[in-house]
Amino acid sequence: MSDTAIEAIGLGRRFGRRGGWALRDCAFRLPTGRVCAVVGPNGAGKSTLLALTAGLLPPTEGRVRVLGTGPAEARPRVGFIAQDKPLYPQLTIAETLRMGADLNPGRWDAALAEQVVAGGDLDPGSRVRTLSGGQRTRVALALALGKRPELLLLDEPMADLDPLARHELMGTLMAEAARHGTTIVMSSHVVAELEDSCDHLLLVGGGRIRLSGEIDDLLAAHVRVSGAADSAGLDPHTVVESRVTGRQLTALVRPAGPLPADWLRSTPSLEELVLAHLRNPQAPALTAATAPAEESAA
Ligand SMILES: Nc1ncnc2c1ncn2[C@@H]1O[C@H](COP(=O)(O)OP(=O)(O)OP(=O)(O)O)[C@@H](O)[C@H]1O
Repeated sequence: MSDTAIEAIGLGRRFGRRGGWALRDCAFRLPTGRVCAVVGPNGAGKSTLLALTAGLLPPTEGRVRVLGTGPAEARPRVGFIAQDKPLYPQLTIAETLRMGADLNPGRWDAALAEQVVAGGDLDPGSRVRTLSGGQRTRVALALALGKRPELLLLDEPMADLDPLARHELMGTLMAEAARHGTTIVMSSHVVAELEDSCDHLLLVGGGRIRLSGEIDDLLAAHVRVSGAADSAGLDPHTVVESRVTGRQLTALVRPAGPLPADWLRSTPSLEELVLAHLRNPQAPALTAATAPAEESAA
């Protein structure tokens, strides 16, 4: 069995001959068993990356390997919930789950799927078209989890859930990840919500991978510093963001060696790290596919 859930090599996708690149030159590796956050601004390429991984879109260039094989071959072992949570509106919830069982013979976990639905106090006889957006998300998650996937790809799964449902379903996802070693990849705009549950990060910006790797490693590679603006230059270090207020300089850097001894330093939070990279799209990328010495300004 492969220990790599997703590996992208020079992966790119453009829409239409004259269209721009939605995603370009992506290289990263996600080991199995991780809970990975995919973050980035609107239009960054997150949904495109998830759809390529799910095998719903062919790449224009490069390739993506999923669970050691191609996306199409991996599909029976992958659960995918697209941003618009497509379901059959005319089916009842019970019929939807029966369809899940029929489509996944030998894999289907009826108890888990029913438990996810029951958590929302939903009547299994209700038609999908009568459900609210959040209730539909719950049914989509029941369908995806019931499949007992090895890899679960979720495009903004929590966006229309109320805080209680969000908390409960995030708990269910984490329990599944812990119990079965399921790899979970989820995109979100709410970084603070991912900080406690995710251990891996993919930051997508302008169709490129800006950061990828274990969150602990990415945080450890960055330092927030402050000191006298004229005390020493930031020159040897990779500067993600810097600001001078009066005579005080604050910056988020990836140190390339010792920092001035009189500078205050602290480890940034995940949200600070992500926001600093989003505010400064020209900051050099740092990905698990590139050693620190090979950092690219791409
Ligand atoms: N079917 C399509 N046809 C043409 N362009 C597309 C299509 N799908 C996506 N794009 C373009 O590709 C780029 C990336 O879109 P994508 O949906 O992957 O971004 P995203 O990061 O998921 O955005 P959001 O956070 O708003 O959901 C955007 O510029 C978008 O306009």
